[in-house]
Amino acid sequence: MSPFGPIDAVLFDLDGTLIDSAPDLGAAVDRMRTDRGLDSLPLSHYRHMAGAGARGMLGLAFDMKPDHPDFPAMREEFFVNYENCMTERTHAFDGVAELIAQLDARGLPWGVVTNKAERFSLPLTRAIPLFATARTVVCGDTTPHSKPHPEPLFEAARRIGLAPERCLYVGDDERDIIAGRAAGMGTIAATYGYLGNKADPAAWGAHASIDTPLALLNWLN
Ligand SMILES: O=C(O)COP(=O)(O)O
Ligand SMILES: [Mg+2]
Repeated sequence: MSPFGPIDAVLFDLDGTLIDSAPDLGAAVDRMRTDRGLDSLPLSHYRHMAGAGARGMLGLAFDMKPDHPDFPAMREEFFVNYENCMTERTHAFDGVAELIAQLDARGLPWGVVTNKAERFSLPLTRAIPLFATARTVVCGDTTPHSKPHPEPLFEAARRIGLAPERCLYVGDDERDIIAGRAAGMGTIAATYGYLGNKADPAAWGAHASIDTPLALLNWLN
């Protein structure tokens, strides 16, 4: 039996759920190392923190915390580097294109709720053809709150014109599941994302988990 009620729309997290943006996030911060004469570090060094944005990337590249006095300037340099490369290596996870095609064929509206700022998420989703049929893209700064607060999820449901209870939220991080549950949505943890075997979706309280994008179809009727 389904752990949630009938679903009329699917909302997705972006990084680590629909797209693998880790190679470009890692390249943007690694460029800052080589610009300073430091060794380049492999993508595997950065990948597991790709969902944590500038804080995660600068922490791994320079062991720098957000309370460091240079953090704001370093973050802006990282942002500019990222803007310049963010569509170079970023791609949808295997199976995402087929999943979206299935949702579109079934007439199920879908959208994106990400913590990534509009400055990056809007151009990125416009550049990738997969997102042409997304009904909405709600970003970390679209509303006054970001996940784990439920407000961006409420905003996405409002834009699609459905009650939150009719929406499913799929994400790869605990904050996604906390936000989805607080919004009253069915929640699915994507374990193929960045946390990998460090993730414990059962402890997060997700209604279910999927280890491939296409496995989501098992939760839709
Ligand atoms: O860039 C971030 O902060 C994370 O983005 P996400 O919410 O799409 O995983
Ligand atoms: Mg994510």
